[in-house]
Amino acid sequence: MTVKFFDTTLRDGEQSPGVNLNIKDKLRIAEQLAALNVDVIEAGFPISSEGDFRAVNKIAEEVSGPIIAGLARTKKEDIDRAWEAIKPASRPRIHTFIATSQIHMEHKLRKSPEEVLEESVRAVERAKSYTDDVEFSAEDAVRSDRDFLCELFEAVIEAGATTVNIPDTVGYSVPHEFGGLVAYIRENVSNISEADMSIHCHDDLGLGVANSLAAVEEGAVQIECAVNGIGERAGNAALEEIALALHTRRDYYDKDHSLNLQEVHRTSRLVSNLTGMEVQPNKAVVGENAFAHEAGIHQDGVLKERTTYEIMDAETIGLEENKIVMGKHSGRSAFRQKLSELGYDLDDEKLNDAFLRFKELTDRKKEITNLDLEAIVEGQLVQREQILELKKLQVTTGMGISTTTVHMEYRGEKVLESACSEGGPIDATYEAINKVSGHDCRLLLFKIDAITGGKDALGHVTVKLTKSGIDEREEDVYLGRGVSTDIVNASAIAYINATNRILTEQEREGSS
Ligand SMILES: CC(=O)SCCNC(=O)CCNC(=O)[C@H](O)C(C)(C)COP(=O)(O)OP(=O)(O)OC[C@H]1O[C@@H](n2cnc3c(N)ncnc32)[C@H](O)[C@@H]1OP(=O)(O)O
Ligand SMILES: CC(C)C(=O)C(=O)O
Repeated sequence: MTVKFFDTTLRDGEQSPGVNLNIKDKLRIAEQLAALNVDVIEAGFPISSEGDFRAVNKIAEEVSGPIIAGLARTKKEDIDRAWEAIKPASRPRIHTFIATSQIHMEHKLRKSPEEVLEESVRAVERAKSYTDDVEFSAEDAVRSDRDFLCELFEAVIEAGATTVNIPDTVGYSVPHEFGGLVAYIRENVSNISEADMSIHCHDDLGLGVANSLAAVEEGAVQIECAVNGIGERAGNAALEEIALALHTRRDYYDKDHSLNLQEVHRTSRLVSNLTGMEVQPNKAVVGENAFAHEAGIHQDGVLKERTTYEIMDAETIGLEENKIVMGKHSGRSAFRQKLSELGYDLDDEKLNDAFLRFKELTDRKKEITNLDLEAIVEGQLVQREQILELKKLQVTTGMGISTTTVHMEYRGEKVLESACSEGGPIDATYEAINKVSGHDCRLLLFKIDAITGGKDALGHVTVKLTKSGIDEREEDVYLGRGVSTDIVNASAIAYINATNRILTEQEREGSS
């Protein structure tokens, strides 16, 4: 059996507090969802605003592949508006809903169950006059009277609904119970075989994915979910978690789906970037740490055989590889492997020596980068006491002259210095730092690289300095590195790092 993925990132996902997508962003996400090959894109709630209407309409015009759905209350004007928005789609769906629990009918809708049933049937009939593809949702189904729910589903299927959706609107259910509800509906709605059974689970108790999977086991064929699990309150069941559970545990679920899993990671990143909702590092499947190993025993296992500690392959979701993070829990196996990737093949004695220095550094630094590892091997790691610290940097630059003012701390004291230079803003910055440190350092090397792509690329600056007035010998060269999205900042940090090494050494010499 095949399960269908109904993605509601652009509708319920956009209901996340603080999220507001413009038409361009919605279109980009819809195109990416099409690349992911979801079965249905719920593009929005067209009656809710002119902007949402236009976004749904644009998606219906431009995105091909998936069914394009628009949400509507059971009100006539909602259904008409939804149809206006989605009608350019090659496969348009109207998704109409009304609440069926006593608590919602009585307090929110102020309608009797009979009125709700009548209104549901009327809405489905109206939607059906526009399109063959009509979905009906019984909002708050989990807290609804089961027999009323069955009666209502039977009536809307009779009226032409092709999908009936069972939402856990408030994320109240637990897996065994929710699976039981799906089974109950399957067994007690006489015409259920004429419609797809769908589910829509919220994550208030962190059970959205578990409930969705329990429903699949009981015959739900459509899963409503959102990328990164975003949505109203605690969000919706996360698309990528359900997808990877079905893929990884195919032996258990035995279900097919049409998703292109290679697009999972890209889709997650895009949704996170455009909604501004960060993905927590330990989030299943798409979190930064989902394929990262820091513990030495795990790293050793993974390097010998990946499946010792990985149940999924990073490549499945479109990542290049898993990640070995060098930190205080790492062991020699991973250390050796990392150095070898960086081009260092050390004998056992040197490796042990470097490993000790690496462990020493991990007590001071959470994550050890490749640059740190290089510095360890090159024997250039010095105790990095921050004698000089940059607090603020202000640069004015124009044709022919640049001026820099640095606000720094020198041994805990606030210092402010300025310098001008005809050699550009970096030269002026270095002059100002020299004034603070009292060292007229000589710049032997200045190298700048972009270490990430795009507008927010990080500039990575490497400098080598020597104290003025001495010959340049290997042991008198001090390395400094700096990373920032601002290249003058990165240049200043690198220079200050190298200067700190000079000052630290000077102090050691003075005290010995
Ligand atoms: C569980 C869900 O996620 S459902 C989707 C929730 N999403 C949203 O609400 C986002 C978009 N919503 C909106 O932009 C607005 O709420 C609108 C445009 C839909 C309605 O705005 P307003 O007309 O100002 O109504 P308001 O939001 O204050 O109240 C909702 C009204 O719809 C009624 N209503 C709620 N659900 C339904 C329904 N499914 N069918 C019919 N009527 C409904 C309520 O009873 C209430 O009616 P009342 O004003 O007569 O008391
Ligand atoms: C409209 C329905 C499906 C919904 O979002 C919910 O009940 O949570």
